[in-house]
Amino acid sequence: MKVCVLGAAGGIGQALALLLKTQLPVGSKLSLYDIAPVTPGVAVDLSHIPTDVEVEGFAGQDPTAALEGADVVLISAGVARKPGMDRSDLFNINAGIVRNLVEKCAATSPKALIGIITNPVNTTVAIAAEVLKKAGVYDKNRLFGITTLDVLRSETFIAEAKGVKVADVKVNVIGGHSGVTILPLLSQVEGVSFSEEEAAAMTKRIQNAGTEVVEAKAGGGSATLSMGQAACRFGLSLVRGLQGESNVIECAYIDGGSEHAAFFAQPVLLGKNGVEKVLPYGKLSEFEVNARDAMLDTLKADIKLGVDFVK
Ligand SMILES: NC(=O)C1=CN([C@@H]2O[C@H](COP(=O)(O)OP(=O)(O)OC[C@H]3O[C@@H](n4cnc5c(N)ncnc54)[C@H](O)[C@@H]3O)[C@@H](O)[C@H]2O)C=CC1
Ligand SMILES: O=C([O-])CC(=O)C(=O)O
Repeated sequence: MKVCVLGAAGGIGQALALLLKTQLPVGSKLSLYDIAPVTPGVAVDLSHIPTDVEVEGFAGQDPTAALEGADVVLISAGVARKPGMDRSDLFNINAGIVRNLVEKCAATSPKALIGIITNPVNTTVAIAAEVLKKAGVYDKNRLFGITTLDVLRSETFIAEAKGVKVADVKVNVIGGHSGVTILPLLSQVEGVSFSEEEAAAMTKRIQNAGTEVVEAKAGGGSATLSMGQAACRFGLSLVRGLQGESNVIECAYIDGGSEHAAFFAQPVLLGKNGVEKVLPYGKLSEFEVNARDAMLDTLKADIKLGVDFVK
């Protein structure tokens, strides 16, 4: 199994690469690419960790060598937010970066499962889909926006607020990955209950958690370590699915035939071809129905921006 990280010298990329080096199955290959010249050095550094995962690093303008034979490609290349910015403010720079990198994926590793981390995810995933369509290699089951950090945050904050074990908290987060498009389904969490006020406050905290980190880092970037963990969890789930493990389920932002929007985050069963089955997200509370319906104009506009960028 070969996993490739594009943007591997960055804050997320290095954390993710470290976690993958220590957690990928024995015999895997980890391929790191970034425009930053330090990237081969990051690979050498990681290669001294005694695990049976081979690491290679590539720098420069062309990711082709890194992508050869990749089964999974995780993309975190691009710029991150500073205080006062919205994720959509990253569009001008990151749209072109994602387009160019996905063009290379289409040419070199067209069958790879692609996970997009680069923001604004609601839009960059639509860009990736259009690029793959143009190249004639689009398979909706192989493209994912990684929204796992919203799930991790929900698990953490709910456990803290309700005094339960974090390992026992399971929660689906649907919609997209910014502001009001992030919708944790708190009403479905087993063993805990939320009053209407508590649900509204917890939902807001989860929606604003990215900004919480951006402000705390005070100009030094956005979430990198928690995102490294989130992307590792998601990447390992993709690998487990590819290896034929059963019952591998994650929420992800996908082109899954949703009635709500062309791309929508919801639980999916992962398998040998990526998305094996799009799973229903279950019954919503009235608060959640209203929040879901209220997000759709924003989500659809975010998606349209991406489609128009490529067309
Ligand atoms: N999906 C999610 O939940 C989250 C997404 N993000 C997003 O992830 C992205 C990366 O964040 P960080 O790692 O903190 O940023 P960073 O600035 O630390 O790293 C980005 C890396 O991308 C590289 N890069 C830039 N252009 C490139 C290109 N054309 N090809 C290859 N590499 C290129 C840079 O050299 C740098 O090493 C941002 O867009 C951020 O908003 C951040 C947190 C959570
Ligand atoms: O907020 C940001 O800019 C980074 C991000 O997507 C997150 O932390 O969820």
